[in-house]
Amino acid sequence: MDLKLDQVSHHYGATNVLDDISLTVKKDEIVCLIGPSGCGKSTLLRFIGGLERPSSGQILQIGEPPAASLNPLTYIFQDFALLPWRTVEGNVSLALEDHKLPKAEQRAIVEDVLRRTNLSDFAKALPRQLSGGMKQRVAIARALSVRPAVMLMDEPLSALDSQTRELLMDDLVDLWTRESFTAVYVTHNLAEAVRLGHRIVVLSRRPGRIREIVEIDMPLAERKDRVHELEVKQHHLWDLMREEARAADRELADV
Ligand SMILES: Nc1ncnc2c1ncn2[C@@H]1O[C@H](COP(=O)(O)OP(=O)(O)OP(=O)(O)O)[C@@H](O)[C@H]1O
Repeated sequence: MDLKLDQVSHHYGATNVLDDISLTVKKDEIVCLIGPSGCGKSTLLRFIGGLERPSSGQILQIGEPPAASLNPLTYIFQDFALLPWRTVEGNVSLALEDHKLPKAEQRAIVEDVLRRTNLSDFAKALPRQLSGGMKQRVAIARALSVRPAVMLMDEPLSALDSQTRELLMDDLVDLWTRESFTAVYVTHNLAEAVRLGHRIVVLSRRPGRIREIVEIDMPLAERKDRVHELEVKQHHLWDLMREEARAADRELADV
């Protein structure tokens, strides 16, 4: 399933937040959204997920979600959102409980996503026993369990320290390489965007408009070993964003 954003604009009261966003997210592609604070990245993700509606424009789902998809659009947040009293497998199966699947099928799905996220040995652990990185792996497993058409990832690694973030990026690349998925991935972190994004959409300061879409034509699995080539892309992104980020920073400081 592809997503097509067609001239999406939005205002909250007198504040224009997004202006004329048109964009296609193709199946099996990771599209990163970057831009200065407050430019509307999370708002756009909420529109894509159907949590809110834009003031104008539309978001179309083109084609069918994967066979047996239980939830075509699934979020992953930075704060993991795990239930502390449920084990790892209990947190993952939570996403399936509304769907009235036969018990054996539910168990098979949980086992499969725990294996894909390297969590099988931690199935019985409670969230408080896990590091931040492991908690986010659980959230990723839970999102995968509903076989989403598109994962909506809102700064999923930003609560993690830099080494853990590196490990999780490797995991996401492995996951995608073994079985590709489609994602819209909001991040402030340009290194993350160039490691994970097939295309990177650079938004301007509020109201967010598309300034440029940077394509990275390098297989995800090769990127870890080709950091120098990626640095050129990263510098280009920062050149696009620097002045806007500075202006956004000053604007927030004035509030
Ligand atoms: N429900 C709301 N009501 C009013 N204003 C809102 C609402 N949600 C967001 N905003 C405003 O819309 C603008 C865009 O917010 P949003 O959180 O989408 O930006 P962002 O790019 O994700 O920011 P950040 O990078 O800091 O997370 C901000 O000025 C924010 O204050």
